[in-house]
Amino acid sequence: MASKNGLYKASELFQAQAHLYKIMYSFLNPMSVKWAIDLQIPDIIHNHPQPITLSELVSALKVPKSKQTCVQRLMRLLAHIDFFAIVKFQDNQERYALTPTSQLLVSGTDHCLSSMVRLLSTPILVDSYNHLAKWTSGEDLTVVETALGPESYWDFIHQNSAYLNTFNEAMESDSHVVRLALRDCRSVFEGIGSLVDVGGGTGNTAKIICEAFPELKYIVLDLPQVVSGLAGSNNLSFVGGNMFKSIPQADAVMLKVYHSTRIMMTPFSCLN
Ligand SMILES: C[S@@+](CC[C@H](N)C(=O)[O-])C[C@H]1O[C@@H](n2cnc3c(N)ncnc32)[C@H](O)[C@@H]1O
Repeated sequence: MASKNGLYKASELFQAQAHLYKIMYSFLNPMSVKWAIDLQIPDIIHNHPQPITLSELVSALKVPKSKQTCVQRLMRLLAHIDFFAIVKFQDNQERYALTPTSQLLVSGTDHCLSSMVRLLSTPILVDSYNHLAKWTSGEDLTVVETALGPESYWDFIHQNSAYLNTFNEAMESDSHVVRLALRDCRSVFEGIGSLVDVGGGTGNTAKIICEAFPELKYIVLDLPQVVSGLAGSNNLSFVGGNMFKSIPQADAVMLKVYHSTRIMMTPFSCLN
């Protein structure tokens, strides 16, 4: 039977309803990754001598009996999105193993990105996506600024020490991954005399690149309140300023930032 507007059959609309709800509930994917990190599941699997069965996991987590099926559902969902892998040994029991993605969330490694997941799931960032329509109608503000009101995200961060810690830890962990990039992509930096890292924060990425390229003159440009008091070194210097007004001159510009729709949309007219 066709629907009232004649376009689709009732069965198609019924399927569409399931599709729509699947889309609406897809926020559970990142929330489940955070849930797994909060329960330290990647660490538990990593420290287990072989891929872990559900009952071994449940006993390691010490969850009440009434919540055991929730752990099972969590693990199945995370396996479904390739965050964990399901493997079977000869006993035919399902076991959970790490994939490269969940390996990135094992604590204590030089590529652990758990703090990045924590930052990206903070209510302030997640809630800002409720303001996309309002942001589209405005001129200047970023999505987060639209959500926060006149206060900028950077002012907010620097007035909230707990949030600042979360932010700094996330940026530091993300910068560590640069070491992996340097292993395979050294040639990107070879032959460059000077580089300005725009929005380079407290210099986490800078220190890694300066160590690998001691001849490179590296300038970190960031907001004055971020770089004030930071000590440079032989080849590293910190400059306080506003990237939208002026950027120090250098052979190359690096931009490693997130959530900066305004930055992406800004023609860098201030670059020489
Ligand atoms: C997402 S963080 C990235 C930090 C660093 N690139 C990293 O990867 O660790 C963005 C940085 O841009 C800086 N920033 C924001 N607005 C700026 C502006 N107008 N001028 C200079 N830096 C700015 C922030 O203070 C913050 O340190």
